[in-house]
Amino acid sequence: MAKNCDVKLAVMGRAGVGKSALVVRFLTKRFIWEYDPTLESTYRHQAIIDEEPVTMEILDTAGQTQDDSGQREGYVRWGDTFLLVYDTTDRCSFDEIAQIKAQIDEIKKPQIVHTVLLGNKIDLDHARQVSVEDGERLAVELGCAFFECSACNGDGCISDAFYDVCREKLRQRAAQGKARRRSSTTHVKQAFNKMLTKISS
Ligand SMILES: Nc1nc2c(ncn2[C@@H]2O[C@H](COP(=O)(O)OP(=O)(O)OP(=O)(O)O)[C@@H](O)[C@H]2O)c(=O)[nH]1
Repeated sequence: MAKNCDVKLAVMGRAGVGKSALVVRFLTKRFIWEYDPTLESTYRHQAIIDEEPVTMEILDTAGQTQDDSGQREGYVRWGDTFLLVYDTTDRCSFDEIAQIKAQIDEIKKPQIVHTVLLGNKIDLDHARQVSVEDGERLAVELGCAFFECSACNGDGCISDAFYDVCREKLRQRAAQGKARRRSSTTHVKQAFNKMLTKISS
């Protein structure tokens, strides 16, 4: 079996968008109505993604406001993939996403960072403030995948969103592994050619 791959996934977004509810729904398939506002919690989850064993470390971050950018910086340094969550009934939470993504890119550059955009609380359709099209447009701007869901009733693609962001990381590792193998094969070939040249001269 392939070597286990560790992925550190940070779930980011404004306070109250449903980060804890989503993590709990993903891990337990249940919904709990009230949580203490998160300080921060980390979970480990073993998964098989595209036949690869993966250990996901999931950080349920404390909801950030624009004034908490120092705290957010710590989360960004910790994570290597990011789930960017907004509440489809809270326009401000959606408007903050671009700023969070910009901060991630700034801190992680020149690395290419894998993110997924996730709109939560679609069960509250009567209170919707962010349309599906708005979400799709932002995802195109940010260059990431987009999902909508409800942690409350389990509608939408919660597991897909969590796995998708890890899948990208796996692809990147596989590509790096291939590049390393190619470069060591090249070294062996070069050494062999050198030897042949010496013998024949
Ligand atoms: N109707 C509905 N309510 C939700 C959903 N997800 C979360 N909630 C509710 O929204 C509130 C906030 O959810 P949390 O999971 O604590 O949100 P959070 O983003 O972790 O908040 P912080 O820990 O403060 O950052 C709670 O009352 C949840 O019950 C959802 O999909 N639908």
